[in-house]
Amino acid sequence: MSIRVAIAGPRGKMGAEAVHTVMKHDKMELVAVLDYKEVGATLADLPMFPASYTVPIFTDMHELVEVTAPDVLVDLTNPHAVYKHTKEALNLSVRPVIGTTGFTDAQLEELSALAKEKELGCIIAPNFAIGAILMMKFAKEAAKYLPDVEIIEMHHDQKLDAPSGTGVKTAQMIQEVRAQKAQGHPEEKETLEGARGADFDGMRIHSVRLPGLVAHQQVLFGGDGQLLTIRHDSLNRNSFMSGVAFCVEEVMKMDQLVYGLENII
Ligand SMILES: NC(=O)C1=CN([C@@H]2O[C@H](COP(=O)(O)OP(=O)(O)OC[C@H]3O[C@@H](n4cnc5c(N)ncnc54)[C@H](OP(=O)(O)O)[C@@H]3O)[C@@H](O)[C@H]2O)C=CC1
Ligand SMILES: O=C(O)C1=N[C@H](C(=O)O)C[C@H](O)C1
Repeated sequence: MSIRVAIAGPRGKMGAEAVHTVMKHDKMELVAVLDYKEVGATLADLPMFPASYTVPIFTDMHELVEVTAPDVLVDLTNPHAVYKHTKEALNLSVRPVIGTTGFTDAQLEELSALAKEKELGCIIAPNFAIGAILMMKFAKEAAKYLPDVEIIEMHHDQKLDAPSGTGVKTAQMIQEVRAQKAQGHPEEKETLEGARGADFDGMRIHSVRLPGLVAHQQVLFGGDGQLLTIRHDSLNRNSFMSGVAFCVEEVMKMDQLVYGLENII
């Protein structure tokens, strides 16, 4: 039996790519998409999709679920919409697979409790690319030995959240193994605010936004007379799609929320 999938954010860079991925997948059926404005009756009305994509577009999650009964909601929208979508999906017994970034810790905790109460799988994946997951795992390992760390994440200039979800997740994973320490000179002073980046438990995260970039991150470790750099580059959005498909299949087997693909690969 096919997994019935709905996608929120189908006109976006990631959403459109995910639409093609699910349409092509032999174990999935794209039953609906969710937009927030009236853009057409089906995907075939949108210029970026072929006429054969007669998948209905909804602007209301309750109606979408009532009419098309999806098993999974894939959300690729923005930090303002995603929390509401995830909560609504869980309350309607639809399993969320969330790629959208920008959750607060409190939101993650609340959604985790809700998924547990509903005994529903839910995956919140700050990064779907296997190379990025490996970068984070390798960075966590390196931090055991080299606790002086700076994260430099680099993205296209249309990105709404900073630091990136991947940058935050990397810092959280490193925090699990790194003895807390403030980096740099104890008396260092910024003569221009923000020059030293964001402070995450003493580690620094720097966000670069430029046209031409897609999604890139390097984690720099400094030690006596040596520097280790772990770097990952997503060169296009196809890099995320095998992760999206993997999560849609995995979430059907789960009964709780998982934050980060490193916990299930
Ligand atoms: N986990 C991962 O591996 C990855 C995650 N991301 C994350 O995915 C998200 C989307 O990224 P990207 O595709 O580049 O962004 P885009 O801005 O290209 O796409 C977002 C889309 O969502 C639409 N949208 C906004 N609000 C709603 C809503 N309430 N309901 C339905 N649709 C809505 C937007 O419409 P409009 O333009 O009209 O506002 C837009 O079409 C971001 O949070 C990004 O960080 C990105 C890449 C990989
Ligand atoms: O907005 C993006 O493009 C990306 N967002 C995710 C993030 O915030 O980490 C994943 C990837 O870096 C691309």
